[in-house]
Amino acid sequence: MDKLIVHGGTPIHGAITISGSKNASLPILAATLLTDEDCVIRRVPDVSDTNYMVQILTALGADVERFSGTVRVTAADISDTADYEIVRRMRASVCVMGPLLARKGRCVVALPGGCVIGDRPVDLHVRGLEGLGAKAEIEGGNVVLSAPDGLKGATIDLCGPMGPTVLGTDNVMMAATLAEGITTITSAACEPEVVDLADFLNAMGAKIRGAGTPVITIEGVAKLKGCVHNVIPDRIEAGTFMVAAALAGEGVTLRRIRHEHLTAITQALRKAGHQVHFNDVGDACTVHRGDNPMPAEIVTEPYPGYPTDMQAQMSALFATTPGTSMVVDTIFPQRFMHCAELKRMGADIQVSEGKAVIKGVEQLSAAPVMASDLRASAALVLAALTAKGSTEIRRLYHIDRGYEHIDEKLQALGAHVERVRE
Ligand SMILES: CC(=O)N[C@H]1[C@@H](OP(=O)(O)OP(=O)(O)OC[C@H]2O[C@@H](n3ccc(=O)[nH]c3=O)[C@H](O)[C@@H]2O)O[C@H](CO)[C@@H](O)[C@@H]1O
Ligand SMILES: C=C(OP(=O)(O)O)C(=O)O
Repeated sequence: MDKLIVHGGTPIHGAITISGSKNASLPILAATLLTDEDCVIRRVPDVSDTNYMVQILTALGADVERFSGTVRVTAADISDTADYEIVRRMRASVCVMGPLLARKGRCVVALPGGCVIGDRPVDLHVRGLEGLGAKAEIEGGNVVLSAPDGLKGATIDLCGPMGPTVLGTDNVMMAATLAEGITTITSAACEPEVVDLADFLNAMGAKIRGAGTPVITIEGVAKLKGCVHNVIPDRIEAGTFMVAAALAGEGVTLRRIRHEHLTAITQALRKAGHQVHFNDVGDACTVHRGDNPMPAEIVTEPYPGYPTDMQAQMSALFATTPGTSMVVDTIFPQRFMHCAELKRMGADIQVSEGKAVIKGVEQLSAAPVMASDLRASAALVLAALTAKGSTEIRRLYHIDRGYEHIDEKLQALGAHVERVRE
């Protein structure tokens, strides 16, 4: 199992290129199951989650080739069953449900387990697919969906207790592309990854309007075709490096970003006293640590609000920002596992009921720490960049789920970081 050793205290500077989005790639890869023709997807990040999705597609019978960021999928003859062995390692495997149901008229998909960031039910996914006419049963830990006479367009509201659902919107949108008639999704998630999936589906011949707004309309078509698609840049990877620059940066430039996807993160960093400058076309930005960092408050919200996937990283920044900052997670109120590890590095954080109150200390000190989930591990890496001494971050497989070559990118910026294979 790999661990990362971060020798703190070296300023970072220079330029790196942001990879394609993990969270856009996963549903797009699943959507290739909707056609028997060739799909070519470019800028798929080389991270373990996209590798799992490739394994899932292969286990379902698709022919998949992967070469330097490009994945070619031909799902000519596929099975309708994704069992627990295949899906258990990644929650996002739930997004094969919509495509399999639409293509095969039936699917059996193992329910994903719980998750350290909180309870993650799929009731809205199932309710949405039932709204399109599927019958659903839970049998032996699997969701069994069937629609022998095909799916029928309908109006589906996807608002849950915590607001819209991203992968739930993806699942219903994918299934509705091959349903008879018109589907209207209300309370749809507006995340850029949903828009990228809709762009991919439209390139396959789907008729989707309104993606990126709370109301998405899908006119069903009889068949989808193959296409070529470039995945959008990963706004969470970009945000993570923006925070790294605010912590330890003497001018860090991020290339191949989309400035419009980074508004909430940029506002939060500027409020905390750091400088963010975009180039004229908005595909690169440079971040400098401010001379007078200030405490701030962030509240996670569905897009375009501040993303929950950037909450842990900002907590790491606030850990050494003078004054008292506050972080509230309204989407995953239990997503504060990183705080216990940051406290082991000397942070002053009180967590209660979905909220962390963080009193900035002058400097953190290195400690052996344990990554608990993807973004928590990113937060520990960030905290270690300015901590006194060498921090060992264990269970690196969490970070490898979603950050492409993070050690190499940090090294390219001058950080003293080493991956140790045990
Ligand atoms: C692979 C991927 O893209 N993952 C992202 C996606 O996860 P994912 O799509 O799984 O997250 P959701 O948007 O569905 O979750 C939002 C909220 O709705 C609740 N909920 C969700 C589904 C459901 O059927 N019932 C229900 O109650 C969840 O528990 C949570 O409180 O969006 C999350 C919220 O931006 C991000 O943190 C994840 O990184
Ligand atoms: C929580 C995340 O991913 P997943 O939904 O796949 O767990 C994430 O990308 O931060």
